[in-house]
Amino acid sequence: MKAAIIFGSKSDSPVMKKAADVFREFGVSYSAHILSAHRVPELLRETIETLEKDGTEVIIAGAGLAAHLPGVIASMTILPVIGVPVSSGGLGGMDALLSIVQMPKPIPVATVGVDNAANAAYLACQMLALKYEPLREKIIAFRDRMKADFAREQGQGVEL
Ligand SMILES: Nc1c(C(=O)O)ncn1[C@@H]1O[C@H](COP(=O)(O)O)[C@@H](O)[C@H]1O
Repeated sequence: MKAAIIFGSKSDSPVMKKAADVFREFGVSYSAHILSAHRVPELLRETIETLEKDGTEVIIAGAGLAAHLPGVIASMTILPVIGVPVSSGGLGGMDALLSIVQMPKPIPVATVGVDNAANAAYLACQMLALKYEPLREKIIAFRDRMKADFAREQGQGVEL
């Protein structure tokens, strides 16, 4: 059960760390890599080949600004790629969101909300859970706990 987290710059680390936190919570092993499609294209290709050989099953790719990285990774592999638009730069992440979500067919990138690396990891876990029953059970237990917590909180009156 292996995932990879790849992002375009060290400056994306605080956002992408949220994906690592979720993987740790669910016991999914992961590797993390800072790689940019336009700054180190050869190294990116080599790394994707290595990840495939090592049995990586899903890739989370985060980038800001003109976020080519997730789409370029998706072009190099048929592993599912989940893109995280990072809100670096002056456009609040809208630039990265559109760059990632608007991938031309037939090379899709599943896209989560701006800076929502946690959701990318939850989705990656759900993909892995199709194959790994213990992970499936962990996710179901997690959802049950979440529902119970919300029900407790929302069942109470609120002071406004
Ligand atoms: N969008 C890309 C790519 C790429 O798509 O290959 N490489 C870096 N970046 C993004 O540039 C932003 C600024 O990076 P720097 O802080 O290193 O200048 C980061 O959010 C990164 O993801």
